[in-house]
Amino acid sequence: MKQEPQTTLIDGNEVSGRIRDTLREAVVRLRTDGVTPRLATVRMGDDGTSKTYVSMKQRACSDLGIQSEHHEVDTDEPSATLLDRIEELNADPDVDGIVVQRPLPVHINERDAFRRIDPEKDVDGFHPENVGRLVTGDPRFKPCTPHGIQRLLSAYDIETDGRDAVVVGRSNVVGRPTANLLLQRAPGSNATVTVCHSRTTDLAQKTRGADIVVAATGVPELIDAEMLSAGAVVVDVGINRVDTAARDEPQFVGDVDFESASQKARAITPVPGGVGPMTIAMLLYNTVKAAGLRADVSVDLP
Ligand SMILES: Nc1nc(=O)c2c([nH]1)NC[C@@H]1CN(c3ccc(C(=O)N[C@@H](CCC(=O)O)C(=O)O)cc3)C=[N+]21
Repeated sequence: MKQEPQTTLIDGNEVSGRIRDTLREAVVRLRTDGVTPRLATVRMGDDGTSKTYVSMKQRACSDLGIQSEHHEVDTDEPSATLLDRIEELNADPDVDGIVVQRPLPVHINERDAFRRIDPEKDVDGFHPENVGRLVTGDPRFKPCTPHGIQRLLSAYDIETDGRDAVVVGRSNVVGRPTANLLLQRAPGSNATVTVCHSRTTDLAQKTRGADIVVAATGVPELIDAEMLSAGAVVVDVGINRVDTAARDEPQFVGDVDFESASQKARAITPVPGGVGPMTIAMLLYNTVKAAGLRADVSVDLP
């Protein structure tokens, strides 16, 4: 098989860069009004990559003129310590957005942690109030990865209205909110959405019927060309670490077999350089939005 010349590589670095440029201007205007957005990140546990993601978020903030602060909670602490820390950040008038980085240690109930965040500072969009608002068509903070996916599609003029979208994966952080977002009665949404998961009887039959496939399963290279119709749009949310003996640095593969899928797709996101950078851009977006809402100052968001 040779690569179809018309296959578009969806460039998340470029699209997220443009969004960040617009946000930078919004931050300048907010600061002129005396409002400086501030993001607080909280991390607990031994997960090595989550440290990397937190520092990427900090760097992205400072690049935009957004203030940030980071809190480490010892892995062995009881959940009360984490919940108290969240309460302190809720009460801190300088903090606009709070991110409790996942994954949390096994003895911590993630649900309890997300529920403790002030919904007006919940820039991940994980609090049940914000989930409920999204599901009922009145979103406050759209979850970052789903929102990023929606922005990528619109940046490449990929029509969603009336199209068949198949979301593979039903997690609370990606699969479900992506399905909800694509289902909204709104521009950039209005898709006919099917959500598939590990118990789906015939996954390939579902994905073959899709105009847009969003892969968010955590199974490396699960989706290949055989599972796609010619001309499908493929969005790969997977970040699966593969340890190769040959290299010191970790390598990442998506939930899509890029090699084969890119020969059949009309457009496809790479890993890295696809959805990942969009997640951070939309976190910045929500932080700027949160600051504007809390200060009751209107902001022009991209
Ligand atoms: N409460 C919470 N909110 C999150 O949003 C959250 C989280 N927990 N836990 C971990 C995941 C993961 N995540 C990523 C963000 C950016 C990239 C990203 O920018 N990736 C680059 C590569 C970055 C690199 O490693 O150099 C890319 O795909 O091109 C990836 C993954 C946010 N997460």
